[in-house]
Amino acid sequence: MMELTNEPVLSLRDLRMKYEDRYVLRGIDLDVYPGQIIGYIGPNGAGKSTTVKIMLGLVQGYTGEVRIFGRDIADGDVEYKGRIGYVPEVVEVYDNLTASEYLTFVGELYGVDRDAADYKARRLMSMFGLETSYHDRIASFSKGMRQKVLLISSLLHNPDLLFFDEPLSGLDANSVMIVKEILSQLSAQGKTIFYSSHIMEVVEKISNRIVLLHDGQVAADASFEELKAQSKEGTLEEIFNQLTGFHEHKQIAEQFVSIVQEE
Ligand SMILES: Nc1ncnc2c1ncn2[C@@H]1O[C@H](COP(=O)(O)OP(=O)(O)OP(=O)(O)O)[C@@H](O)[C@H]1O
Repeated sequence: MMELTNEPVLSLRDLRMKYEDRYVLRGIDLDVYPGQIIGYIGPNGAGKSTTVKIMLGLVQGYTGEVRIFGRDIADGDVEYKGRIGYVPEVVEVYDNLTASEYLTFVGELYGVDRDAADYKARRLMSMFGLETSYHDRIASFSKGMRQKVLLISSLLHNPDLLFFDEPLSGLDANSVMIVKEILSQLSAQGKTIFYSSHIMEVVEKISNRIVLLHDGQVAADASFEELKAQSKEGTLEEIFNQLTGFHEHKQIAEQFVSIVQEE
């Protein structure tokens, strides 16, 4: 278990990023502490994936500072990546591999011994009711089964910092309950979770801190209870719409349907 300290696991200082001439991140400051589950939300194009990709060391050309586990990631030492788990939203899992081959491969990439990775992956698959599919090709898996394989692959090396993009996508109601509980128990163990999703009902329940990105800036950073107290709105979905200045869903839907119905 990770030692609980007051040092941030992750801190961003005046993070800015532009593509061509357009700024997509316009000065982000954020300190994230061990055990926090950050619900990282914002409209399409707000810059969420860009921030996450920068933290994973996948995108260069930013300005400002990114510190993970206390070190500036620009210092060239990629050791920090070994303590990170990542579940991207869309992923080309190696369709031709079996779950067993894929998971032991990923485990080895993260430095887990082959037999240990295989033993752990097999037991984690069985926790999700997938023991009989362990030696089947991923090509034959449903969306939810793939999602479970991805979740397992991100956790094999017992990382301290997790980045999840829509981790519940495709999961049935029972599996959603299990995964939510897993996240909450990981956080209780001091693991830090950065959780991006567009499903506000889930973010509202899972996160103990919500960071709303709008136009490349942090538009809100508080617990759901604090956000609720600050605004007159009841649900996170309503707070989200209020903070992003969006009130036209009815009119847009009406116009959309009327265009659909044009003869
Ligand atoms: N490689 C790139 N080159 C040029 N523009 C890019 C690139 N990647 C992202 N962008 C632009 O940066 C902006 C932010 O994109 P980003 O993917 O970070 O948003 P997001 O908040 O993750 O959106 P979504 O909710 O749709 O996933 C968008 O306007 C996008 O078009």
